[in-house]
Amino acid sequence: MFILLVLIFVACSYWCYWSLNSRKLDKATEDLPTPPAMPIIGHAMMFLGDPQSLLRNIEEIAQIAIKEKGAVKLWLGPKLYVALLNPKDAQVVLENCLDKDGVYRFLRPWLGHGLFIAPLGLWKSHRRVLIPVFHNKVIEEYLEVISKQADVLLERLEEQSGKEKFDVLPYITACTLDIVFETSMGERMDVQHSPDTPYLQARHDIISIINMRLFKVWMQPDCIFNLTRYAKQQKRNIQLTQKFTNEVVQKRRIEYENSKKDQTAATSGKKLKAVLDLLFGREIEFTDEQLREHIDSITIAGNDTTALVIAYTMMLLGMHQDVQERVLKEQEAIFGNSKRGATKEDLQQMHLLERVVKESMRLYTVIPVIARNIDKTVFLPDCGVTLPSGTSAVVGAFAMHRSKAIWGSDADEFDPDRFLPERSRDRHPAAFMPFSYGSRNCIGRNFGMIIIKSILSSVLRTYKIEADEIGPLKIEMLLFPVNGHQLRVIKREIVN
Ligand code: HEM
Repeated sequence: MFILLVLIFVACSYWCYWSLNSRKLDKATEDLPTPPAMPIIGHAMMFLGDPQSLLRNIEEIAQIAIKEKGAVKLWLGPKLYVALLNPKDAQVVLENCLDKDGVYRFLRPWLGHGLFIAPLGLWKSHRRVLIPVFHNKVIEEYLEVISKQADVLLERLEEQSGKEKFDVLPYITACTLDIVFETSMGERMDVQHSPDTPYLQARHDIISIINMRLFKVWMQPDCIFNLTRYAKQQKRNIQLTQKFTNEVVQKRRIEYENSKKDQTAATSGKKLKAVLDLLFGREIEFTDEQLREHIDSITIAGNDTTALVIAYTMMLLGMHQDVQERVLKEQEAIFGNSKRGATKEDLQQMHLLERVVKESMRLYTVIPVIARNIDKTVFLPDCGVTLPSGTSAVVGAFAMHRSKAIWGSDADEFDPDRFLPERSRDRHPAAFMPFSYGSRNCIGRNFGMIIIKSILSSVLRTYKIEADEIGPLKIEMLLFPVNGHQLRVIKREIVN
């Protein structure tokens, strides 16, 4: 009886605290519009259901924001989220609040304190050490790896040449996996030839379970999730992937220690230095566990994103033959008939291809929302509201990229030339943020662009692409077309 009374007392105290706090946050943001909500759960129902309805609901929320102040408030149970669509407001949040929102916690058992979800204090010092590793001078060294893997991709696409439409994403994903693994860990995985390894299967299973937790709200509390078979499956798979990365880290550490002892071997060796190799002997002596967490974070954050951008761009070029012809002319001006891989000088000349990729990332923003914990009070100049600490902000990059107020009445059209310097000059710098914005933006953005442009350059010089439409979309952490990236490839004739 006593225990029951204590429990009731604790529950009532929590309830009082929660409703007082909620009222305070509600009052502070009373000027913001909000869709009709249900008692206790608030707007949580809008985020349940299948990935397609989730995207529809997000679009509905964006419409409310566009009609009002460019911002909407939403209650997910006791948590207040403010969705932002104005570049100026997004800029304030992304420059000032660098802590990731709690929604990323499902990645914690896998990525620990790796850069992608690192808590703020740790993130600041680790990011400083990692930045030089992604410097252009370093990543340009990886062009040879990219070009070799692009050649394998071209060979693999041959089996589809001249045939019916097929989903190109698995081909591209295998290629980007090979590139990201070799450049980050120094290990050749050869996924393009042998895609069914236990390691890859484990990675795939973990991503599916995390995705499921995001959309099945009853699976979110750890105390419930841990009772399900998915928790065991996730643990098993995480152990398998971590064992793999741990072994690579240990191997590289031994190599690093040996090279310290034998300086002549270290300086004479011509071996390509992977990201992992460059993380030894820095200002921070990373532990093996920290190295594993960073490398796993980099391979997770860098692979599917890059593959999706390539696949969407191929679709758009397949649907817009006139633009594909222009891009091909640009490629011919750089390479003539040569099928060699792109150098950094070649990449610098691909101005039209770069605009095409940007326009593809605008229309199909593969990370469609960015969520931050508001850990200090911030004033949002466009919607005129002060966000109190304790709330969360969600920047709707996908919706912002399609806003007619920013991009004009043809915002839904594919027009790469909107990224010409003279047409971009008056645009707010935060109006286009496929790589997020501010100091916690994507650390691999230049590397991503190098991979994307090199692969597209190789594919377009070898194959003509045809596609009809991208069709409906869905969100599964990233943005996917419901029906896949269906296109045809036809080998180009070599004209001498
Ligand atoms: C076109 C390809 C890419 C896109 C669209 C992209 C997009 C993004 C975005 C939007 C974020 C911020 C996510 C958030 O705050 O929720 C991010 C972070 C990150 N990305 Fe990328 N990314 C791409 C390629 C890459 C590549 C190639 C790498 C590395 C090989 C990489 C590594 C990372 C890492 C480590 C972070 C966390 C940064 C931090 O918190 O300091 N990304 N990326």
